[in-house]
Amino acid sequence: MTKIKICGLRRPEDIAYVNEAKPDFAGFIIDVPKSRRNVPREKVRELTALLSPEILPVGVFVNAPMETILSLVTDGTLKAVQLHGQESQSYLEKLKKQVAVPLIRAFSIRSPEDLTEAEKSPANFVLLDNGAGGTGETFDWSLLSSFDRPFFLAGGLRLENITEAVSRFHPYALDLSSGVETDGYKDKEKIIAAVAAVRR
Ligand SMILES: O=C(O)c1ccccc1N[C@@H]1O[C@H](COP(=O)(O)O)[C@@H](O)[C@H]1O
Repeated sequence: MTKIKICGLRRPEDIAYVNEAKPDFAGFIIDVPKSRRNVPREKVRELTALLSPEILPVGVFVNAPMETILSLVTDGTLKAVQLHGQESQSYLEKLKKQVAVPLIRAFSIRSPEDLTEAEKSPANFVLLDNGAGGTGETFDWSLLSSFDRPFFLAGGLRLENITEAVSRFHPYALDLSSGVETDGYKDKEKIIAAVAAVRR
């Protein structure tokens, strides 16, 4: 069954919403000041401490110093890491040797060549997105027809299109952020409805 990640949590209320909805993964945008969903690394521990143990906390990083990631993985704060910047393959391979948690590498999908790159990635999972992250926009899903490895589908997912996404592509997981917000804040009802729709 396709899993679901709710990303961009930054307030204790957001944690209460996911604890009720029970997605498989909860995502935190860590030390990305240009994102309105940014959570400073010191605050991530406070938020993940409130998270139900069956929900996996995922740290989302953009070109972060490796030490930041290592400190949050080795103390058990994060159970998976998403790289959403221009991290090189050697950065990813070095990180993979040092952590025992799954690494998710984000790819911006604009052309068939981008998917060829994603297929070759040494990451445990690839995440296919529209652009820099958190844009609320889908990419051209028709490009996915021959993609052949388990993937997180991201970018512009919302209640209106998640059923189609699951039935057409059977992704490993869906990743939602903007689509479960209202006026820039996570929306409890939308989160609960999205999780229920993926599990239906
Ligand atoms: O959400 C952000 O602000 C963000 C910032 C920097 C890197 C990644 C970010 N979010 C990722 O974007 C997709 C979902 O976006 P949306 O549903 O289209 O809003 C997801 O992978 C988030 O982890």
